[in-house]
Amino acid sequence: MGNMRALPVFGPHITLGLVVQQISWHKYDFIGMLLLALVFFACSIAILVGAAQGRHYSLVLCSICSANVALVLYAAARLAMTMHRREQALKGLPGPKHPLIFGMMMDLVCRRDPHRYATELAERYGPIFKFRLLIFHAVCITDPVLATQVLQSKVVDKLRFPYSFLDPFLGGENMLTGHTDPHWRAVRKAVAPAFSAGNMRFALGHIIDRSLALVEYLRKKGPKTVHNMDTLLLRESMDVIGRFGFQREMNALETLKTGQDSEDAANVAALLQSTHEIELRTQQVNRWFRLWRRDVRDGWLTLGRFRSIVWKLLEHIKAHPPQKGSFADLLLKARSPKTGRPLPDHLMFPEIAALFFAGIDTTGHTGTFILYLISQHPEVEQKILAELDGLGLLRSSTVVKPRELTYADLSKLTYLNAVIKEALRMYPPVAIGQMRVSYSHDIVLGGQLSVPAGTVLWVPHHAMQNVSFNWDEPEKFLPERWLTPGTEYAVPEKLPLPREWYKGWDLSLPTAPGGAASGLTEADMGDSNSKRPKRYFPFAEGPRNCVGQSLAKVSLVATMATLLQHFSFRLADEMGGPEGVRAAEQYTLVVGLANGMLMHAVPRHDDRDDSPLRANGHAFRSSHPNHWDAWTA
Ligand code: HEM
Repeated sequence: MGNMRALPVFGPHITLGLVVQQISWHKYDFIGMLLLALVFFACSIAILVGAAQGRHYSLVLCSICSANVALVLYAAARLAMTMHRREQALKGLPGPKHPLIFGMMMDLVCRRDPHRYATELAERYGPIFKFRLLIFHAVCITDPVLATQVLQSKVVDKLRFPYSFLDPFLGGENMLTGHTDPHWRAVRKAVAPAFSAGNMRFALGHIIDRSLALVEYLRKKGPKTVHNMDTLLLRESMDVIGRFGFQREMNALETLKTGQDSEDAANVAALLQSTHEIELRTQQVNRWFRLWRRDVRDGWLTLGRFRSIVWKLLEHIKAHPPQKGSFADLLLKARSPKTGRPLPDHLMFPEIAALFFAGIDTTGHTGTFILYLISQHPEVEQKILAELDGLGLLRSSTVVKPRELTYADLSKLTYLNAVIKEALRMYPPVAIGQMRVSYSHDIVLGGQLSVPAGTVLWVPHHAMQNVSFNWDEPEKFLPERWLTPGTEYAVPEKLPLPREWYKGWDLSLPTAPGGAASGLTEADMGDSNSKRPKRYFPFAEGPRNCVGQSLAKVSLVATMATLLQHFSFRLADEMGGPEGVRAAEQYTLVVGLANGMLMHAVPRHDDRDDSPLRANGHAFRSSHPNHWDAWTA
């Protein structure tokens, strides 16, 4: 890919490299190869029939055609046998009936909310049911024990096919989309320390600084202005990841002030748009070549600009040694397991692209849903305010200038943490969850059901966290449920399958030290490594869980606390109330809303006279010159 950059440039940000990469998209490779094989097979049959009717063809051609027909018949027979074996193995399981050719594919692709469809199916068919996607047999698992078993298993891997659609945009396989292989292991091991608790203290300064920039913007605009809070929170996440990961200003919030004419503004717009463009291209197979349409041409430009932003970031971190222990620093030091040498540019590029891709939308959309849920539950808002007040973080009759949030406060904000967990239960960004597969071994689920190798094992997050056999009153927003320690673990008496499926699991009621009741715990900052079955994993579970979860959690608590210190958020009439929000909900690559979340930010107090929380504000360069070394030491 590095050499692709040297290929001619067709216009701003569109290079031949980009064009080649988009056209040789895995999806087209796959469909193209299938079509070619079919054409070849049809020609072979025609030639052999012609030869049988006495037409003259050379012996070599006839031999090739015979070999081709024999090979295709052999492959078809093997496929039929494999499918039959899977069919037999799963025949005891319930499951929906679906069209012969596509299976459940069209239902999943055509619905705007496939995550809710999975939840409906789990309610109807239970904690383990079968279905088919084209020729692939699949098992959908929402039983906590079996789901935890699958996600923690070292034998299963990611089903690469759906992720392969992202690779052309992200510049190739990366930590998010790649197989669980030695390359993934090497990169993950190298960069994971960037998200350590020590580094989170450093990140907090940036998060507060960016949240306060957002506060300032909202305050200037006044309560009557309708804001798309989704876009604003995406901008904040972008700024935080740019600074935290690469010590680079993305200026996503600054460009709101400076206007849309600068290079920075165009870059920010491209970053915000690129995920949308990727979503559109994964949905509309023919989108990439319809260049007569303006929006398609704009999409090409967006993707080209996205790539050029990532290249510039890569060049920046190579030219200016990054902060010790930062993501950029650790990525530069990572070694390829094949060569033992540092990763070449074309392998670093996708990791940088993936970090932005995986971090911005997930965190931004979650913040949006949290604000929405709070806006619909004034009693919850009151409890959050009381908690902030109790810590001296709210301006009141006794506290004129509330202090700035500190790292120690994060774990004391018990109720706010409960609100965030409940929002992540109801709206997990990666709502469709995980598709896993064991390529070589049969898997025995719960010691009872042998699932043949190659069968897709699907653990849908939204369904896991919202079906009635796992949760009481799942449709209700009840942060209080998180005040009981160990709420993320399965409740033994609720487990839906017969007991023999659960042999060998620790089903005792957890007595988590501190538990959820103490706010952000150490377990919250990373994988708890518990052997207990879980019914809640918005950040996934097992070896492929979210590497950036500690940053996401600190970001959400700090941003929400800072915003709620200053404003009460009200849903704008334009959204059409909760029904309108529900109607606009959609799953593309993560859960979001068709046109964002329109809200008013109503100030809690008249603070025209001063800017109370900026008193100790964190200016990026001036206040933090040595923080990184201090916290990573
Ligand atoms: C609320 C916020 C977030 C949620 C709910 C979330 C959730 C997830 C989930 C469910 C996965 C597994 C995805 C899959 O296998 O398909 C994942 C993976 C990942 N996430 Fe996050 N994420 C969040 C924020 C972040 C942030 C802030 C970053 C980094 C800046 C990040 C970086 C990653 C990466 C690199 C992976 C791939 C990890 C691997 O496979 O080794 N995420 N995330």
